[in-house]
Amino acid sequence: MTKIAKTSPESVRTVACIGAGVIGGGWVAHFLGRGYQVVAWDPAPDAEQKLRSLVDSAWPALERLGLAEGASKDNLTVAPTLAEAVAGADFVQESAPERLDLKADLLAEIDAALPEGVVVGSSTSGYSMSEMQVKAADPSRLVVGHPFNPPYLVPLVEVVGGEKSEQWAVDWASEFYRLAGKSVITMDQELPGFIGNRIQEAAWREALHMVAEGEATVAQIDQAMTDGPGLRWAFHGPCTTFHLAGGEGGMAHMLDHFGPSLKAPWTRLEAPELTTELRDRMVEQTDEVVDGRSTAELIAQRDRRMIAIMRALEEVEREEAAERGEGQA
Ligand SMILES: NC(=O)C1=CN([C@@H]2O[C@H](COP(=O)(O)OP(=O)(O)OC[C@H]3O[C@@H](n4cnc5c(N)ncnc54)[C@H](O)[C@@H]3O)[C@@H](O)[C@H]2O)C=CC1
Ligand SMILES: C[N+](C)(C)CC(=O)CC(=O)[O-]
Repeated sequence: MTKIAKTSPESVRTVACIGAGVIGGGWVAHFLGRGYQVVAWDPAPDAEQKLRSLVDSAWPALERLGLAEGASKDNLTVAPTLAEAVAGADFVQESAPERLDLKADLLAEIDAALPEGVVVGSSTSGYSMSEMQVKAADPSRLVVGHPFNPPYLVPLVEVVGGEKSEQWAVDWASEFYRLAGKSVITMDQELPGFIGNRIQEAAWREALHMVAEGEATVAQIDQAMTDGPGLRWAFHGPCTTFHLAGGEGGMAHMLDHFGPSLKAPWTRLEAPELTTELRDRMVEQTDEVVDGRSTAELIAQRDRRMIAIMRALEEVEREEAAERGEGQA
């Protein structure tokens, strides 16, 4: 039976954050900065003190980004019990430790204490909601809302339901996160690691291969990313970046030119077969992303944005050096 949401995403006033560590605390800071009332709960004895100090340290960044009207650290309440934390919530963000048994029990407990029609988003990094919602009496309102660290700065949230989630809950959560200032990807199907983690875990696996084999150091790997592809990925992503690697021939030329190197020993991962279908799909989807922008236009955009990021990083490094009393950097 399709349930009715207790409130519209636009009318949300109070968000409950369950689990207040690195990610739960980051969510608390984000929601406070966007002007919501936040009620947090975490079973650790020192949780409140740690949470308030995380919010204090995040606040200057939130002020620089621009606080929503009415945003205040005073809008945070730490509840003594889970049931009290969720009783008046219009939305719940679960950020407990990444253990399947714990998540399944906790989501069932949240569901049992929560008013009908209130959606719950889980911060899980990789479990599917189908695995986690098995113990809940009403699994229809449980969805994944996977953030990136820190949630008060990195915009992306990946939203996906499980087998027993209902579409209204997925749509409701997607709209709520969007209104709360996030960049939302609503996924049509469950995928281990979602999209962002699947991509970065591939890079991570290669980094670990190289360190394990003594082929590269951690410093070299980090430098290779921050001074190389990482700069471009901040605005073009890996597909548009490689579209430009094909010059005027774009993605089609790049795949025809460099496709065979997928079989070269550059990676310890199994490379997919570069079938005609895969080639054509890549070209077609890249064309959609490029959306008619010319190579010259994309290059100009790439160069301006890359310089902007480099200047911004330099400015921050100068500020940090000055704060350390090192004068002109
Ligand atoms: N650390 C990261 O970079 C990211 C983590 N995540 C996800 O966020 C979730 C939380 O991870 P972190 O914040 O990194 O872990 P964390 O260890 O920093 O925080 C977990 C918090 O949950 C509390 N907790 C323990 N048992 C609990 C229970 N039964 N109910 C409620 N809270 C409980 C702990 O006291 C702790 O404060 C995980 O699902 C993780 O996969 C998602 C994106 C990034
Ligand atoms: C390390 N991690 C798998 C928990 C990372 C994430 O899930 C997302 C992120 O912040 O990179």
